[in-house]
Amino acid sequence: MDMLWNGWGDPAKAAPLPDTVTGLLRDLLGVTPRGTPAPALADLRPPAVTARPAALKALAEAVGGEEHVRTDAESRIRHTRGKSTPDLLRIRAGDLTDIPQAVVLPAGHDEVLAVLRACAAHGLAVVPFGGGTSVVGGLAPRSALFVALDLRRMSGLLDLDPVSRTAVLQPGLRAPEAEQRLNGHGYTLGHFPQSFEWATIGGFAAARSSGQASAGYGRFDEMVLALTLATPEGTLDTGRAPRSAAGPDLRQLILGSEGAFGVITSVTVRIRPLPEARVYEGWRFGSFQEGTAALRRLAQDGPRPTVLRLSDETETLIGLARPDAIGAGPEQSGAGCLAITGYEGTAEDTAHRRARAADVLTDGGGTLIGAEPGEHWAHGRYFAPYLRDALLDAGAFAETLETAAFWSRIPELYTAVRTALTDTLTQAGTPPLVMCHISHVYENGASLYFTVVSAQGEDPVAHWTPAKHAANEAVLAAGGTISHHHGVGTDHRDWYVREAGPLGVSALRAVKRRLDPDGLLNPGVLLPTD
Ligand SMILES: Cc1cc2nc3c(=O)[nH]c(=O)nc-3n(C[C@H](O)[C@H](O)[C@H](O)COP(=O)(O)OP(=O)(O)OC[C@H]3O[C@@H](n4cnc5c(N)ncnc54)[C@H](O)[C@@H]3O)c2cc1C
Repeated sequence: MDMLWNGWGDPAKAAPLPDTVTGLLRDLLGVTPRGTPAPALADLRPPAVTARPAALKALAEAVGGEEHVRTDAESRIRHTRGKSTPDLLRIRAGDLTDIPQAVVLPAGHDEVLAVLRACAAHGLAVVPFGGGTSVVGGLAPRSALFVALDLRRMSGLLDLDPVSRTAVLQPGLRAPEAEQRLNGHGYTLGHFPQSFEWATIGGFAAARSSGQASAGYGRFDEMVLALTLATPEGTLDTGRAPRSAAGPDLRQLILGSEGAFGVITSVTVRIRPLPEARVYEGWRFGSFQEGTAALRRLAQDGPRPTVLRLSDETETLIGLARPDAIGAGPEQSGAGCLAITGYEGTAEDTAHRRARAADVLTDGGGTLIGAEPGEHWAHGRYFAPYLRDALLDAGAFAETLETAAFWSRIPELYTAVRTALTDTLTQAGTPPLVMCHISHVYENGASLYFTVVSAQGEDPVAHWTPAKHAANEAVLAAGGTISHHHGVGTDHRDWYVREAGPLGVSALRAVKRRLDPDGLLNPGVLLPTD
């Protein structure tokens, strides 16, 4: 099944906005329905393919036949950009400026190498395409002539080593299938980002993804033990042992390289036994400050839950932590700040961690409000992106952004980003609702995840851009990183260049020149073009 071409996810799961939310949007944010209906897929007329027939022939030879090189309008449109809100607004407006020439589907590592050779010979750029869920412009290169390298045919579980507890996965394997196959052997990967239903193993590695159970299972980059990279200059194999002192760790150069250095063709990950027990529950804190301090204590001194997140007052009030209660008001969603804790593991370990964590949270001012909010969160955890489509349909604008910092910087970062978003959108005539939660915790810091909802401007993308830029500036000024888990793409690139510094950027450029001397791979993604 293909994802909705101009929205999120499985078309069968599309959800209308509850009446309470429509009222809230109108009364609180002045949202009014938009007049122009979005075009249908069949009405869109993509620009003609200008790649030479010889180039398409060479690509077909590289991947074992013409059927694996698609140039039809629908395939090309479905591979245009990713799934950020500006991406959705552009495609809904019929803007096909970032459309690929063709969609190429290799079946293995050697075919990827052959595609790279064919593209080099014919002057075509290459965009590796996993689930297409990038929210940072990672699939929209600075090139008029490129092909989308869709990795869906490379979707196998190649090996499972129960002694070492490792699995070798192909890059095009989507997260649900990866889980299903590992579960069949009694294991889990434990990677559950909100984009779980569609994103792929290669995309997780390329963009250094982080899942909602990162407190227990770690980030995706912490799960990766070995990687194979196909580059225009040949193959790079990394990861001979779980840890090594043999020079710098080349795996770290590939993780987060966002397709700019090569195509990840296999990923060895650590796996964990399927948990016997899963318990999720809700806690209430009087304020975000109080809850943040309690989460920090747990993150630093333990015991660490598997899931640990805290919504601020606005997000708690609106009920975003519990999608089934959105807009239901304080009686349903409650006042103060809602925290969700989750524990997965053996029955004994889960009970032990839960009891000790409860002492820490109670001591930090928290009140246990039972299993219900936790179970609701777990049940609705992949629902919010569907709601975004309904919000856009209703004439609202809804987008998310995220960052991370050391604990001592979190209060300043929180205020700075909220203020930047609120001030910019208010001055533009669309006062927003800005909500935030702590989404990932570490011993030394945490990630803040913001959701912004406002009325759409006349040109919604142009209207949003100054607010996004102001938030990026606020992140850097307050000591945050430009991305904790969404990555750099093209949207964060100019801020990433400042974060990495001139020497850092020129070192990365030297790596790119060595692996991709003609600059074929994702030009303008991660690093500026020369
Ligand atoms: C609604 C929604 C919720 C999200 N929630 C989360 C979340 O909770 N946590 C999180 O971390 N992210 C989240 N994301 C962002 C996104 O899902 C992640 O960045 C994910 O890792 C992308 O995987 P993908 O397979 O879709 O990659 P794509 O979007 O296809 O590609 C992402 C980037 O990696 C490159 N790439 C893809 N595959 C390869 C490969 N095999 N080799 C080299 N380069 C490659 C692409 O060229 C692109 O630059 C969310 C996105 C959406 C739309």
